[in-house]
Amino acid sequence: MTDDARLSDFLDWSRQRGIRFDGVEIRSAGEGAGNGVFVLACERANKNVIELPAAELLTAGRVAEMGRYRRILEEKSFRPTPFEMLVIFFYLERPEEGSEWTPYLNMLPSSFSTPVSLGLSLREEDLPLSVRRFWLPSVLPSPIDDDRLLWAWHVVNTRCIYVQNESHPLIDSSVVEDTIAVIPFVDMLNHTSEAACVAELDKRNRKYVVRLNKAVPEGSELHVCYGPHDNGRLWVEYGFQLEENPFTKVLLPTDLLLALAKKAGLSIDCHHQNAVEDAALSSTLYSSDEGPSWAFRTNVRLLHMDHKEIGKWRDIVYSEGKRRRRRRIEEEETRR
Ligand SMILES: C[S@@+](CC[C@H](N)C(=O)[O-])C[C@H]1O[C@@H](n2cnc3c(N)ncnc32)[C@H](O)[C@@H]1O
Repeated sequence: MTDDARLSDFLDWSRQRGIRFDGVEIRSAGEGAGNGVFVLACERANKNVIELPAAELLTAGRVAEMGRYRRILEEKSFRPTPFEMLVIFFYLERPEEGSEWTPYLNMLPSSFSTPVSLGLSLREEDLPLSVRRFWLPSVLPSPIDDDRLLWAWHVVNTRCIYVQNESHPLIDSSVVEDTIAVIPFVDMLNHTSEAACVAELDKRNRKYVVRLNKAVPEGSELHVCYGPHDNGRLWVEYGFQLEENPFTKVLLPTDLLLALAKKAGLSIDCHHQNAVEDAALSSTLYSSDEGPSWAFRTNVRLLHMDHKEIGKWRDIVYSEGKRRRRRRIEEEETRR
């Protein structure tokens, strides 16, 4: 099957499911980026470029309602997390077995470029007892196809989007709420930090909508922002990096911050250390124009304070002065 035939099948399948894509096309986004979504003409801000019924979102609850998956969960008495349910779906759903999702499955990348896809093989018996129940293969028919499982994990991890879903009795949302969905067509959008599109659930109209938040020129690629991710996270989770990434940041743990401050000539003692630790603000340096984060600047300000100023800060921020005064009054009253 040629790429054109795959795409044409997918577009027909999308239309049949009520997915509307107005004035956009899917095509190669260039070396290493797979496919992307492009506008055909110059478009104005606020236009909805992709719309689909909320019922078309692939959520864990929806999978759990499908006969085959409901049976697996009931037979194995397994309550997967939302993420696990979606991984099981992509592991088991196969074009060669006539899946009704075939046109969509055929559009998914066959491989990934994350570090983990370079080779990982786990045996259940090598895992600590406490984590074995989280090891998906125990509910999957054996023999387990490790490569397929890793592929399914990547599909979910690289394509799921944050959406607040209703809980489902067969899904375990006790630790992590069900807040993910894989959304066909919307998941063809690539990432950039300053995206022209926002994607959101329109609860009132029971639709999921991708809307332009600014005008875009003819032929340009549309992106969404997957989150304020630095290049490390983009690489590990999605297998790519951005040349210019305003979210590139360096986190300075408290120990390092104190060591650097001493090196810079500040005299630091336990009062400073306690003040910074109690404030619990993470010091972050961004590579963008934003400069040091507010939290970092506050920590540095604390390290510059003398003891009296630190005392005042604690009085104001933690109301320690009020508490001290109240204790004094109480003590005086008991003495009387
Ligand atoms: C949600 S999918 C987007 C559609 C995908 N390109 C495809 O062909 O199906 C996310 C994946 O797209 C690729 N991707 C997204 N944004 C990218 C970017 N700015 N540069 C390179 N690859 C990108 C990465 O492989 C990522 O794991």
